[in-house]
Amino acid sequence: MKAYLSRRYHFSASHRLHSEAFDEGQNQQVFGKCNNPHGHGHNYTVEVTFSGRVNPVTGMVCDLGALDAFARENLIDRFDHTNLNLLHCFENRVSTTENLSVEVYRIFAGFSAAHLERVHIEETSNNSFDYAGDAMPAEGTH
Ligand SMILES: Nc1nc2c(c(=O)[nH]1)N=C([C@H](O)[C@H](O)COP(=O)(O)OP(=O)(O)OP(=O)(O)O)CN2
Ligand SMILES: [Zn+2]
Repeated sequence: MKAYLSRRYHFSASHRLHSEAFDEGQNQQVFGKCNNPHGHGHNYTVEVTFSGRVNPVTGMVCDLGALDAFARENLIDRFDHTNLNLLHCFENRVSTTENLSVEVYRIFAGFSAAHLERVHIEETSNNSFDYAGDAMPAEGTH
């Protein structure tokens, strides 16, 4: 019997949408107000969803306490109250929430107690992003 477990975590961080591949004008044109040199912040909500068989003894897909401890060490302590642009994972990537979702997926894929189905991140009350670790379809097929 396969079941799904989702858990939400929250952290606050600043960022600036900026690409070294663009000049100042292109950055302004592509990222608009989000390219403001002083940056801005968000209260991010991260939701991770795992799947697995329900343990016949504990009745659990995985232990929430273990997941919370993993999230505290590998997500909250790493991202909360930081400037995302200064983190190693954004050295060569724009700090969009798509890229953040990919990084958070990579992190939680390391939580081996259950199968990671997807990562869902809410950046503002108007936008959210999902990443399920699927390989991109070959060019021209999507
Ligand atoms: N494809 C993406 N586009 C944008 C992203 C992103 O991660 N991926 N991020 C931003 C900015 O971070 C911006 O701060 C949030 O976008 P914006 O739509 O301007 O903000 P909201 O209207 O949702 O909320 P407010 O805080 O009220 O402006 C932009 N684009
Ligand atoms: Zn932003």
